[in-house]
Amino acid sequence: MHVLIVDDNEIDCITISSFVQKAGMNALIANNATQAFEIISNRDTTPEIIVVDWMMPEVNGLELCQKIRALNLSLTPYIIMITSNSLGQIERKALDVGADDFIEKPIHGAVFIARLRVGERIVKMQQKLLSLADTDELTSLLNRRAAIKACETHLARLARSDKSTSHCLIIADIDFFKQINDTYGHLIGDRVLIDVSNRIRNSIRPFETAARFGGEEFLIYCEATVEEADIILRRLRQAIASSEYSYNNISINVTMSFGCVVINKHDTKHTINEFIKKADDLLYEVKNDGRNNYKLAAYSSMEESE
Ligand SMILES: Nc1nc2c(ncn2[C@@H]2O[C@H](COP(=O)(O)OP(=O)(O)OP(=O)(O)O)[C@@H](O)[C@H]2O)c(=O)[nH]1
Repeated sequence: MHVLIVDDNEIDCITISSFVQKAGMNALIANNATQAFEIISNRDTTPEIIVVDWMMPEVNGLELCQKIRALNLSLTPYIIMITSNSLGQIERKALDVGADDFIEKPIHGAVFIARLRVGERIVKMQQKLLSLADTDELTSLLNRRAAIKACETHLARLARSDKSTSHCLIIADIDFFKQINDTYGHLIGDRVLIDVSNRIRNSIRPFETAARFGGEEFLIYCEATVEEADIILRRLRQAIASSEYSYNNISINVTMSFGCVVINKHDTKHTINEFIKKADDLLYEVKNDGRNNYKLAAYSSMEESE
């Protein structure tokens, strides 16, 4: 848990920060709302709990609270407002603009830590719900919605990167999966989907994206040049087809077909759906050519040839 303390009074910051550390959480400090807003808007450091003093010069705690809520962050931080004035009117105003809790100064350490724990419980519940909403139940890979979101984040990063960086988006589809279902039943079909997912997951790096995109269709997104994408595709194809899938006395050979587009910085004006469409076109060609193979192309070259 990262707790951001926003207070212009340094002594109060130190006191609150010592309570935060006692609670086993990490304390970040901002001495004004502008500094706080910078920390909060930076996705890498977004704190889960924010303790904000009401009385601050320039932008006060109330306005900061409103600005944080307007950001519409995917994980809504838990905001505790602190003030030396506990008139009911003020408390109501703080809660109205989006504060989750309200504490009066002087702060009682044990009570404050207990309230941090309430925040922690609510944040953890939120994280659990977000993770459930993003996960494919059968395979534990990302689901389609989360895959698009993750690709958009990768794409935004590519747009900000230097010119030499490129990414690749792969659409992969199990070959003759209907036959597997028809021959061995849906339960075995499901086990194949789980095993294929694990093989895909083990073939890419942790920060790359793998998702179940549809029934027996998967999406993989990596940072790669054309040459590197070729290596990734060879590795994936090999990982899926190299050994049999064994369930009690059943052994099944599974293969996959892949379509892959390589995306450069200058392609980032296009949408993820446009890249998916091109990867799908390439996948379709592989299916027509006999399956168990891959095709890749630079997105720009596919656009030119249209
Ligand atoms: N067991 C199982 N089957 C699924 C699931 N989702 C989709 N399917 C099945 O996946 C099969 C997809 O079949 P098709 O689209 O004909 O594709 P295919 O047989 O793989 O043929 P090609 O893609 O042309 O190689 C259908 O039989 C679906 O019922 C799932 O969650 N579990």
